Parts: sequence; structure tokens; C-alpha cells
Amino acid sequence: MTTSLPQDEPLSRDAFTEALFAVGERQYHDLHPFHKLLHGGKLAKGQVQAWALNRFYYQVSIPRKDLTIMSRMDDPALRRVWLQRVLDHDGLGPDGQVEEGRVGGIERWLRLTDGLGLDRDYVRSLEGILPATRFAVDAYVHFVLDHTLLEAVASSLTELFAPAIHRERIAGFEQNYAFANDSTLSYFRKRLEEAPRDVDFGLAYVLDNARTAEQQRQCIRALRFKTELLWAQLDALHHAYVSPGLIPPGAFVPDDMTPTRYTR
Ligand SMILES: O=C(O)c1cc(C(=O)O)c2c(n1)C(=O)C(=O)c1cc(C(=O)O)[nH]c1-2
Repeated sequence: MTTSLPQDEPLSRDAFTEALFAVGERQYHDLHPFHKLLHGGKLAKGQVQAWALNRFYYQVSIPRKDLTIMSRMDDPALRRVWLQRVLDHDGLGPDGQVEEGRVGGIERWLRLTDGLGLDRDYVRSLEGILPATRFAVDAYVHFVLDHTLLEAVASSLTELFAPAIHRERIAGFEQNYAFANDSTLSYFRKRLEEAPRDVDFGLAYVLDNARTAEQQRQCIRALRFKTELLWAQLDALHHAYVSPGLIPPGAFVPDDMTPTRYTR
């Protein structure tokens, strides 16, 4: 006689929602000391430059990640919804060539790096980013290819917590840094409109499609993975540009920092 293993019960919709939020509550990167320094006005210009330069790689990789997710979707209706995320970052044209509201997030991020005095070609070249930034961000693109569509969507749910950090950043920058103005803050202000729409859809998708206890656990793990790759980027920035200040060879060196030379 064969006995079937007992199936564990999935969490209720409310309990599953709570479990997803608990991941952000416990380990979203708003808790990272680098963000506390950044938002609290405690960083020198060169350190803010290093953050913006590294974060640019995340910005340019988000549309690659979303197109990778779309390549796994069979449903045109789902693809139409998801496409908006790509357009939010790529925009419908560059600065000056389309109306202001249609300029994308990548262009807006470049306004921030312009305002910080970084050369656009250098920023776009990605030559100065930290090794850990490259590995962490690439891991996100690989994750959405290697895991189920449901896990890929779940991994985007850190955006549930992003509007709060964007609000904190806008207020902190306005209060503490001379470079804060409508142009350098435009990326974050625009995300406050876009992110809630994305996460409403993403959260409903995950809640509707994670039907078994195992699928729910996979979604929670996917969200944890995402918080970890965001955290790892800030650990690397802190190590290189705050303490102990060990800038890896080849990475961006701010004018106001002298790098430690690595010797053989
Ligand atoms: O500044 C931030 O802390 C932050 C975090 C995140 C996030 O949680 O992944 C995103 C963003 N910003 C963001 O601007 C953005 O466009 C974005 C897209 C995604 C995603 O996973 O698809 N996350 C985020």
C-alpha cells in the first residue's frame, strides 16, 4: 500500500502577504549603514558620486532584467503590462527630444550623475564600478532566467519598500546636499508615481499564483535573495568608500579620496 506524504497547507492570503512584508521589514537595504550616511548628509561628494556611479549599473540592468522576464511570458496581456516597466526606464526618447514626462529613468539617473559632476561617458562606460556591484546586479538578471516566472515576479517585490526609501532620500538630499535640485531629484520623484503601480500588479500576481506552500516558500526565498543582492551592493560601497576605504584596483577614485595601493 502506498501512503502519500502529508501535504503542508499554504498560508492564507493575508498570512502570506504578511510573510512577504516581514522580509522587507527585517532586511531591506533601508537598514544599511551606507544609506543612513547617504540620507543623513554624512557623506562627502566623492562618496555620493561613488554610490550614484555604481547604482547606474542597477538602473541600466533593470530593463534587461524585465525583458528577460518577458521572454518567459507566454501571455500577451501579461507582457503588455510588464513592458511598461521597460519603458519607464528607457523612456520614449532622450532628454530634450520628448516631453518631460516621457523621459526615462536611465536619462533621469544621468541627470543625477551630471549634477554630481561625473562625466556621462565615464558613467555609461561602467568602467569604474566595483566588482561586487557587477556580480550582484548580474545575479539579478540571471536569477529571473534560472527560476520560475512566479519567483522572478516575486523577486521584484522589494519595490514594495522602495517608495519609502525614495521619500527618505528626497528629504535627506534636499536637507543636506547642495547638489539637490529638481533635476538631480527627478529620478526619485518619478519613481514615486511608477513603483506603486508596478507593485500593486506584482503583489497581486504573486498572491494569485503562489497556490501551494512550496510556491509560497519559493516566493519568500526569491524576495530574500533580492534583498541580499541589494545589501551586498551597499556592503561593497561601504568597504571601498567609507571604511576601511579599500578601493579595488580599477574602480572609481573620488577626487577627495586617496586610494590605498594594493601591492604584491
Ligand atoms: O533606491 C532604491 O532603494 C531602489 C530599490 C529598488 C529595489 O528595491 O529593487 C528599486 C529601485 N530603487 C528603483 O528605482 C527601481 O526602478 C527598481 C526596479 C526594481 C525591480 O526589481 O524591478 N527595483 C527597483
